[in-house]
Order: sequence, then C-alpha cells, then structure tokens
Amino acid sequence: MSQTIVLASNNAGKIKEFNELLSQFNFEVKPQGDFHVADAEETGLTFVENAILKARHACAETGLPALADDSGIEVDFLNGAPGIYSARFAGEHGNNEANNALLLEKLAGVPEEQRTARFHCVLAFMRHKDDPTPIIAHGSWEGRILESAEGVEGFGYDPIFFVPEKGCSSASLPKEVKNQLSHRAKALAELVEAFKARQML
Ligand SMILES: O=P(O)(O)OP(=O)(O)OP(=O)(O)OC[C@H]1O[C@@H](n2cnc3c(O)ncnc32)[C@H](O)[C@@H]1O
Ligand SMILES: [Mg+2]
Repeated sequence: MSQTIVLASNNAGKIKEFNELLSQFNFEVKPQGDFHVADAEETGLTFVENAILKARHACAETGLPALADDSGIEVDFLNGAPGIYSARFAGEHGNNEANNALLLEKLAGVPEEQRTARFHCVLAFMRHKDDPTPIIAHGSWEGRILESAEGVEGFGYDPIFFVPEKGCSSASLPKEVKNQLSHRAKALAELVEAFKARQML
C-alpha cells in the first residue's frame, strides 16, 4: 500500500518518532499540519476515545485516511494520574517543563519502590470519517519516575521516566533504542499485525 496517510497529531516529538518508526513502510505519512488541521477536541475519557476523535477529525478535514496517537503516563502513586490528561497536567497544554515539575513535586519524598509508572500509547487508524471499524492498537512501557530530570533526547516526560532495563531515563536513550522499546513502538508493531490481518500491508 503506497498511499498517503494523515498523521493526526500536532506534537513535534511524536511526529519525529513516527517518521523514524514508519520509514520501513511504503506509505506516505504526512502530519496534519501540512493540511492546516488544528487540534481536535480531546473530550474522551479513555485513550481509545481520544485517539478515535483525533483520527476522525483529521479524516473529516482532509478526506484522507488518518492515524492518531493518544498517549500519556500513568503513575501508580497518583492512582493513574496524569493519564489521559498528561499533556495538560499543569494546566497549559503541552508545557512539558511545567508538567514534569508538577509530577516531581507530587512525588516529592515518595520512595523509589512506590514511584512505578508506565507510558501508554493507543493508535487509531481510520479509512474515512465514517469508518465504523477503526483499527486500534495499544502499547505500554513500564518504568518509574525519577527524582530529577536527566537527558535531552525524546520529549514530554522522557527526562523523568526511568527505564529499568537500560538503567537510565528515556531521554538518555539514543532514539533508535527508545524506538525499539517504547509504548509507541509496541503499539505500532501491533498496528502492523492488524494491517497484515486485513491484507493492507
Ligand atoms: O494530541 P496530539 O496532537 O497528538 O499531541 P499531544 O501532545 O496533545 O498528545 P496527547 O494528547 O496524546 O498527550 C500525550 C502526552 O503524553 C506525553 N507523552 C506521550 N508519549 C510520550 C513519550 O514517548 N515520551 C514522553 N512523553 C510522552 C506527551 O508529552 C503529552 O504530554
Ligand atoms: Mg493532544
């Protein structure tokens, strides 16, 4: 399938990772910004609902198939917060520094074994805005919240997310390594299997 797919995201960090992860396929994936698509309203209560809302919005605006990613970090000590609200945890959408600072503050003094957390990524692929069977894929990545930021790679919560199997923050990993281990990489691998099952690849 060598077809244009709209990537229903305005997050530069995600778009970069998708370009790296999808380079092995022969779709042409263009970010929705190329079509001047603004953010969809994320009014869902689950990653799945929000991913569908974003994909449907991009399909409606462009008339093309769309792939959306709704993701975030779930912290056990905070009963799963910030979860679907990860992008706006500290109030202003996409203020990574404020979000990280607030998360560190909420975990101040909490011992290491209680700082467990995981990233989630839900992908939704829709062929058109009325597609009644979106393809949904999910990946997660286990780790814990550090006591201070480390590393300059990645985006979002990466500087404060400790990756046990590598012994460092996800912002300290080379992008190729994050792209092998991450929630997004796992979700994309699942999406590829679903595409194959539907003979779309
Ligand atoms: O909705 P779009 O336009 O895709 O962009 P967004 O930034 O609003 O994206 P989300 O609504 O899915 O919110 C995801 C939040 O989780 C964070 N996040 C998701 N994946 C991440 C990753 O791989 N590393 C670090 N932070 C991540 C990210 O920084 C955001 O704060
Ligand atoms: Mg968003």
